[in-house]
Amino acid sequence: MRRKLVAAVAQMGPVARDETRASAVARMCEMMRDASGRGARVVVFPELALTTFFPRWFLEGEALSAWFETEMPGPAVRPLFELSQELGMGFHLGYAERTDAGRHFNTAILVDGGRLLGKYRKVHLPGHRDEESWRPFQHLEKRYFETGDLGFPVFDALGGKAGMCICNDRRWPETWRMLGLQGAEFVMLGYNTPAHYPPAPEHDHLQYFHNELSIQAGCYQNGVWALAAAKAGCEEGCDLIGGSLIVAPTGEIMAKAGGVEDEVITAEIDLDRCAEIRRNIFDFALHREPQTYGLLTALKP
Ligand SMILES: CSCC[C@@H](NC(N)=O)C(=O)O
Repeated sequence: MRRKLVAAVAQMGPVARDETRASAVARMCEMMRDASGRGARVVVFPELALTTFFPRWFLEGEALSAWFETEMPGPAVRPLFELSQELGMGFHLGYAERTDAGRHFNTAILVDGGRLLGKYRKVHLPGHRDEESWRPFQHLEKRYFETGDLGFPVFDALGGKAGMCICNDRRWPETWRMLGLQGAEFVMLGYNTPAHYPPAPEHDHLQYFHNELSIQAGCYQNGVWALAAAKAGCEEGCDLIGGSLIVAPTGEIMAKAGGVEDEVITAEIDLDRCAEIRRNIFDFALHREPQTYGLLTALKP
């Protein structure tokens, strides 16, 4: 019997700076119910879904620490876990994590039936460390987060093998290959991608294209499904792209969000389709030549 399930991606419209976590969670609960009503077994929410994308501002002290979660779930997020248990549904959620030891990560978790199954901490942190006042908005992920220290773990979940990555990670072939090599069958990811990229504005018109190009290539070259959720729309004056996607292991787009508001998309995903790619053109055991790839892991080329 083939391993099929309906998967949902819940794109979110903007989260305002003064919107409470409780309000964002209420929006997510509504979309989880919607997804469940359409037969979905899992729903993917965006990167830093509980709050506005705060790395766009230079912040210090309490003004910065207020954006981080110190427990998961805290009181505001608990309704999401309870609904997951009630509906027998899985979800992927991105948030800013502060550990007990005071370390900071851009994190995503996978929860099923109200139970935490897995955690990932973003590896590829884009942007810059110091304030760059010439920018219309900052991108201070390099200042606010440490490089993820969990590698690219793969989890047994939903009858298959699940991987996660976060936003900028999706642009790096190494992310997908690390997950593919471990047999991931579906990759969940969220993103906050500004339509305007201040260092190279000549690429602004390519933002949607590069999103699709990266995800479709990652899926095809590794024989995995992708469930990709945007936080979209005009958030505190910064336009974020939408275009949330469900992509098949062949690289084909199976569902795509049309707007930049809260929107649920679904598709039936057949995990056994990964083998169409992995037993053929990308049969890793047969065709990879890792003895020639040393440069990929050398610290300096
Ligand atoms: C400033 S780099 C471009 C924006 C980046 N966003 C995130 N959140 O990683 C992305 O890769 O989409």
